This record gives sequence, C-alpha cells and structure tokens, in this order.
Amino acid sequence: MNDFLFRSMSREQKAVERARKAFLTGRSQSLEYRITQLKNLLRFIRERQKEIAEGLKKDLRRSECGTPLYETLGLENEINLAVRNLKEWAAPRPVSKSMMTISDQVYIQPEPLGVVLVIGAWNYPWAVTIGPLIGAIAAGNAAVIKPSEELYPVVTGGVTETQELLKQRFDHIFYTGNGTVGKIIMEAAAKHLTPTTLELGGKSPCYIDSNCDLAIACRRVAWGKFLNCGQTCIAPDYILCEPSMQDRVIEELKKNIKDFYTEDPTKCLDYGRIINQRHFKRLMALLEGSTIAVGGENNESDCYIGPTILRDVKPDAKVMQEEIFGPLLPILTVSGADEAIKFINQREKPLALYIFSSDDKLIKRMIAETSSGGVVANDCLMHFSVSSLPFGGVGNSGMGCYHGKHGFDNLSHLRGCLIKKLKMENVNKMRYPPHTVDKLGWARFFILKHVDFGSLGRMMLLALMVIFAAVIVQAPNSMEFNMALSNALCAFTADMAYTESKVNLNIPLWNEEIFPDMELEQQILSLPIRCIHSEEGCRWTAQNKLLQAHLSVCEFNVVSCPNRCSVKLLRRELPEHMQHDCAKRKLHCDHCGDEFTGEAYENHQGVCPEESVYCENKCGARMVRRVLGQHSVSECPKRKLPCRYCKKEFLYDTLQPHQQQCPRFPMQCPNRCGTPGITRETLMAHVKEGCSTAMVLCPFREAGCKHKCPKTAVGRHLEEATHTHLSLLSGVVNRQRLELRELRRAVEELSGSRDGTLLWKLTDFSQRLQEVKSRTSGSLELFSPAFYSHNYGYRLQVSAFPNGNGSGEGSHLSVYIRVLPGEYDGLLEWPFPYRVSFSLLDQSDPALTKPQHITETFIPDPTWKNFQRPRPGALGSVRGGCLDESMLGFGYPKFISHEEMKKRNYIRDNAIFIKATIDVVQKILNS
Ligand SMILES: NC(=O)c1ccc[n+]([C@@H]2O[C@H](COP(=O)([O-])OP(=O)(O)OC[C@H]3O[C@@H](n4cnc5c(N)ncnc54)[C@H](O)[C@@H]3O)[C@@H](O)[C@H]2O)c1
Ligand SMILES: CCCCCCCC=O
Repeated sequence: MNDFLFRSMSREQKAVERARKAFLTGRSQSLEYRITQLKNLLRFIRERQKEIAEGLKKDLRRSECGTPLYETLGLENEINLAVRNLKEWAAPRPVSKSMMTISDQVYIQPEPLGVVLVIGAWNYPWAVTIGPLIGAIAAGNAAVIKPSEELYPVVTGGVTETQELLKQRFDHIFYTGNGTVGKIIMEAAAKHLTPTTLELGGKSPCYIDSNCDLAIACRRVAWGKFLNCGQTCIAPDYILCEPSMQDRVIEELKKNIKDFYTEDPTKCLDYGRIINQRHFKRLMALLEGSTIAVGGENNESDCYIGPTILRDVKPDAKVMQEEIFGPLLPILTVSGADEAIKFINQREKPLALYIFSSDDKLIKRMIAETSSGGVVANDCLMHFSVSSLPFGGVGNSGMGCYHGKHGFDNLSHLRGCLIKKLKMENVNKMRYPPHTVDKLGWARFFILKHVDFGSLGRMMLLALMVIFAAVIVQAPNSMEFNMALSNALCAFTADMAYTESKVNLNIPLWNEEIFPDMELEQQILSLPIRCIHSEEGCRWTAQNKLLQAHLSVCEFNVVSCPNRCSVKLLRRELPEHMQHDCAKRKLHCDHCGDEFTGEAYENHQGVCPEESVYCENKCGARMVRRVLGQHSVSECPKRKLPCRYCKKEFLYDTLQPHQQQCPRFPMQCPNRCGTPGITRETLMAHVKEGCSTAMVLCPFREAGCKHKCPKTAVGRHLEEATHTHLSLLSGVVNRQRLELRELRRAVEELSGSRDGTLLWKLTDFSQRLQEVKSRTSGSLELFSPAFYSHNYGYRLQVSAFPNGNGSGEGSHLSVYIRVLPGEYDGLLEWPFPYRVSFSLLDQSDPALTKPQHITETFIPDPTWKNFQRPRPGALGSVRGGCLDESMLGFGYPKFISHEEMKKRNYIRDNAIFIKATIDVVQKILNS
C-alpha cells in the first residue's frame, strides 16, 4: 500500500487496512503470540477494573461491584480458559474414518479466518465486545472492534462510522445489538460474502409452573429481570403462569424487589438507570393500556423507572409487541404448560427460555417442544456464565454463538483435511472403470462401513483388506496371493500404525475364527516396518511385533500428561510441558515458598503476598506485597489524598504546600471579629466589607464628610450628622448645577453654526410666557446656542424675552444679539462691523399662503459699546452676573407684539423660530 493511498483513506478503512496488513504478516497465527495477546488483555482488564466500573456507573448507574460481577470476572475466566486450552483447541482434530480412508490421515484443522469485525452494544459493553474478541484472538484472527493497537484497532463512533466500517471487507462480522440493525449488518456482509454472527435479543419467556417453590423462583426471576435495570439481552421478558398463581407471584416478586433494592430504589446503589431519555420514553409508552401491580414510579430527568410489575397483561398489549429491555415485567396467565408451549411457539424464537418447575419431566418436555437460543430451568441468566455452553440466538434472536471453545470454533475456519499416500492402489480399483457389480459390492462395504476399532478389531480389518486385495488382483495361486498379501500388509501396517495410536493394539492379533493361520500371523509380525511416526522424524525400524514396545518410549508418540491435566502431546514435548505449561504441575512460589499446581500458580502470580514489589504510585519504595495496601493508604508520599478544605485530590507530598495556598483554607479575621467560615479567598472581601470591627469611611465621604468609625458605629454617625451631610450635599448639588450649565453651553457651542446664520427654535412657548407672566418680578431671558459669523469669525449669541424687556415688557417679544468672547477675536476687526438681521418666521404652509416673516435689520454703530471687543474670559452680563458693557446685547425690546404674533402662524405647535443673519462681506469670506 503506498503511503499516499493510505493517507487518503477514511479512518475506518485505515483501521481495517492496518489490521489486515498485520494479519498478513502471519504473526497472529503462532499460539505463543495469541496467548501473549490474551494475557495482555487479561492484564489490561485487571489493571483498568476501576475505570471500567466507573464508566458504567456513569452510563447505567451500575454499582461498583456490578461490573466485575456481571462482566469482567466472566471475561477473565474466558481468557484463562482459552489460554489453558488453546493448544488443544487449535490442534488437528482426528475424525472417524470409513473403510475408504482407513489408511489415510483424516482430520479437521482449525485455521484463522482473517480480520474479524466486532460490533458491540451498550448494555454490557465489555462482555459483548471483549467476549467475542477473546474468541477472535484465540482463533488467530486480527480484529477491528467498534464500541490497542495494530491487530486489534478500536474504531469508536455511531451509525455513520459503523456504516463506513461495514463497507470494508472482513472475514467475519460479529455483531451484538438489535435485530433491525442486524439486518443492515447482514446486508452489508452479503456484499463480500462475509460470514456473520448476530447476537440479537427478543422476548425471552419465563414459565412458572404451579409445581415449584415460588419463593425461590420469584427471587431468581426478580434478580434476572431487574439486574442492569432490565437492560439485559437474556432478561426474562414476561412471565407465564396459571391465573391462580398470579397474586402470589406478584407478592413474592414485590418482596424480593424490596429486599434487593430497598423501599426506595432511587436511593439504592444497586439499582441502575435507563441508558437515555429516548429509551425512557419508549418504555413509558409501553405501559399504555396495562395494569401496574407494583412500581411504575419514574423520573425522566434522572432516566429512572422503578421495578415495575404488570398484571393480567393481554397478548395484544403494547408491552407484548416488542422486546422490553427495561424494568417492566408483564404477567400473562395461561391454563398450564400446554398453553405456555403454544404461546411460546406462536412467537419468534427467543434468545432465552426460562422454566421454573420441580417436575424434571415437564422441563425436558418444554425443552423438547420449544426452541430458543438457550434454555435455563429454575434460574435466570446463568447459562451466560457457563463457558462450556454455546451462547447465541436462533431464528429472530440471532445466529452463531460464542463463549469458550464455541467462540474459538465460530471465529475459525474448520478445515477438512485428508492426506493419502501414493500406495494401496489396489484398494482404489473399485472406483476405477471398468465398473463391475463385484466392485460395486466392495464399494458398498467400504463406503458404508465406518470403522469402530473397539468392536471390529484391527486385524480383522487387516484380513478383510487382504482378502479384498487378493480378490481385486485376482491372483489364484497361493504364491501370488501371499506376495500380494505381503505387499499390501507392508504398506497397510505402516499407514495404519500412523493413523491410530488410539487403536487398541492389545486385542488378539489374529482372530482364529476368521483366519486361523498362525504361520501367516508370525510372518506378518516379523515384517520389517518403520515407526508410525517416521514422517515426524522417528528413525526407528524393526520387526512389526516390536512396534508396541517402541511406541511406549517413542519420542514422537502422542501421550497424555501423567499429571492428568487432560493435555495430549508428543512424548518429547512432555518434559517441557510438565516443567512449564502443565496446569497440574507442582511448583513452589519463590516468594512465599508455598506449593501450587501450575494452574493455581498462574493465579497466584501477581498476587503473592510475599513478593517484593514496587509501590504502584511510583514513589520508588519496594516492599512485600502484603504491606503494599497499608503503605499505599497511609505511608506512600505519592498517595492521593483529598484536601480537607477544597476536597480536590493531591499527592501526599504536595498536599502541605497546597494547603498553604488553598483558597478554601480557613482563616481568622485579623480584626478578630469572630466571624466563622472565613476562607483565604473570602478574607479580603470580609475585611473590606463584611467585618463588623473594620474602620470604615462615612458613606457621605464623596460629599466631603471625613468621618471614620467602626462599621457598627456608622448608623449613629448618620443620625448625628444629618445637618452636616445635608449642607455638604447642597454644596455638591450647586457645584453640579454649575458644571452642568457649563457642559450644556459647551455642547451648544459645539453644535452651533459657523456660517453667520442662526435658526433658533424656542419650544413650549406658551408655558414660558405663562410662567413669566405669573411671576411678580423679573423677566425671563432665553439664550440661543452661540454661533459664529463665519469660519474663524465673531462668536455671537441671540437672546429672547418671551414676555418682553424694557419698553416691550408685558406686551412684546424682545430680541437681542451680543458678541461673546471668541477664540479668534485677536485676528478680527473691532468693533464688530457687520449688518445683523433678526426674523421671526411665519410657519404657515407655503403651499397655502405665502409666509410673512417679521424681519428687523441694523448695522452696528462703531461707537456702540455692545460691539467692542469683549474682555477675554468675561461672562455674559446676565449669566455671570458681571457688568461688562461689551457683553451687553443690542436689539429690539418691541420686536413683535404678542397680539401680532397671534395673527399668523408665528407660533405653531407651541414653538417659534427666530432667525439671525450676519452679512459678512464677501471679501472676508474669501480671505
Ligand atoms: N445476544 C446478545 O448477546 C446481546 C447482548 C446485548 C444486547 N443484545 C440486544 O441488543 C439490543 C440492544 O442493543 P442496541 O441495539 O440498542 O444497541 P446499540 O444501540 O448499542 O447498537 C448496537 C451496535 O450497532 C451499531 N448500530 C446502530 N445503528 C446502526 C446502523 N444503522 N448501522 C450500523 N450500525 C449500527 C451501534 O453503533 C452499536 O455498536 C437488544 O435487543 C438486546 O437484546 C443482545
Ligand atoms: C450473569 C448475567 C450476565 C448477563 C450478560 C448479558 C449480556 C447481554 O445483554
């Protein structure tokens, strides 16, 4: 695979490609390699036990013991079983022979399939993913796992990733999950003709017979049903029992639910939760139309559904239409075992069938008359833990199986092997043309007769072969017959001896009733032969009669281990086996000195209390394992301890330094105010704001009060200094008023025009007029924003008296203009020389009538003080109260009478517009 191609592949393709490449190196074929991988897997499971359990606690609220109990211990057992038996499982398996193959090697050779895809489900994610993986590794396959490296990459993801994965070519797909997806998997597998194992689910019935101990039966059913919150593929889905038993069944189940999960299962650590809200809603909908006898409590936000029993459920109820896969247990009544069998057989074949009865005959009958993936009598779920039983479904509940050797076989190709020799050709003549009736007769005998050495006897066969050979060669005289016989026997004996060291060679060599020729017997026994293991390398040759004795010492003969460990192997492998592999060999532990069998020693390794080990926290200390626990808990400087203040975990040797900075460390107020619960992080705030003894400033400090006192005395000060505070505040108000006025002026000036024209709108005119009229003294002068005669010109301001000023007071609107100190005064001609016009604008609609503005114009007299250069920094005569004559306004006290103003639309929307125009000569504007 070139690098570019590999890089352009999807993640899923890469995983499969990597696994296939690794498989093709052939390294997964060696038994040592497989065993090493299995042992690594075992170590991984043991080392990660805590994390595994924690993960499932988060997903399914499994208790800490639940995961080892129902998943990982079983996996450990499966791995140990495979490691112990792999040699035997993977060895050639001799099979029975017919007369046709009597002298051939006929056996089955399990061989790896290639790359296996394992797709697991979420309910027992370790059991249903690692379980099949154990079979795949044992059988010598590579595997891609979907819920690490090289041979067993893990591809995580959801539907999209799985579908991408399924496009790849595998040699076997092992899927666990629901049937709908099972069909998708099979369809994808069909594209590459990939064999598939489908571990599905279904509605597993539970029949409780009237003849049984109900208390025990219901205890076992309650366990099997509510374990993992009912999310177990083989959980009893529903109960079938006679109507008269229903109430007692409910009572017993109820009692056990309480015993297992307490009165309030929401608080019980052993009661799980539904995997997600989608399943929660699905389950709640299944309750529709059924009668709840027990439970029914639920809480969607917590994915909680309490153990629930439904009574008198009808076959057409919603809860009976699909696999429940949750903590709802319907009870359906039937008249007895006959109706139960009928009920079960009318539905899809379930994954499990449970029968509770004390009647063995009834149990056997129900097994005989129904079909299901597995069947358990008088218990629930437990067949899953028996490694010697195949675990899998049938029909709608799945196909294929695993656990123990069944997983190995399922994920192996069981290859049929027949190895013949290029000898004994006479025996074959019966199948070669010309075909004759005689040959057919012999063929019938040879083909239909299967060899049973125990009853027939090796020599009888020998005799038959001889007779057959003689007949076939049709040698009539005894010389030729004997020659043919000897030849046939030489070849045959050697082959036979290979084929079956299992054959009982102690049976009488010659059956006198059949062939009482002692001389021939001696002749046969004196024939020189090779050892039956010559092909494996044994160089022994001698007379036929010495073979038996030789085989009892032959290095190549297959023998059973004398320790009765059940392993069979070549004699020459025996010493190695007995010293290193035999499960029953005797061993002394180097550390504790105790004696163990090999099997027990394997389990003892890694746990021996006297073995010297390093501290797992990597603190560098070494000690005997016996004291490791004590060391880890109370001595190890690298042990983790929670900070008693902030509860975060720290290594022991960093805990002290942490506590010197811990934000939750308890502190005392430096003022010793006695406030409890102050921590390092809240101390500053406390001293500043919370401490009752801290000296604080008067809240009116901004207004100028300099008083300082303990926090508790602030109230009294506020009461005593009300007057002082009020006068301070009024000072503040005055200052602010002045500031405000200045600001307003600055804003107005900034927004004023610089083209010699002011258009000034006075709003609320009638109110202003009214206000000033109602005053007993004084007038109201309103000021326009300042404006400039031109760019860099004179700064001017217009003012108006709504109720008149001077001679116009009380009857007219008076209008004035004044020159204000400006930025450019130093550059200008003085006195102010330009013509000024005031207009009061007629706001009549020009479309209806021509507006008649009131306009007055004057040219300033150079002698007037009003138009001399104003004193820099001078304030307006009115606003500042300063009598600077240059700041006085000039204008018209009787600009327009109030009467006149009413005649046209000078006042409109309660506003008037005053326009002031300065005629600056063009020359100035151009300069
Ligand atoms: N026989 C067994 O050993 C066994 C064990 C556990 C669960 N189950 C059965 O599994 C069912 C519950 O599991 P589930 O199916 O909800 O689990 P799930 O949702 O985890 O699905 C199973 C697997 O199929 C994959 N998948 C889902 N939709 C897919 C799609 N459209 N295309 C390709 N892959 C897809 C998922 O990613 C997952 O890996 C029940 O019926 C239960 O009885 C059977
Ligand atoms: C002993 C209980 C084990 C149950 C495992 C079931 C796997 C399928 O959901």
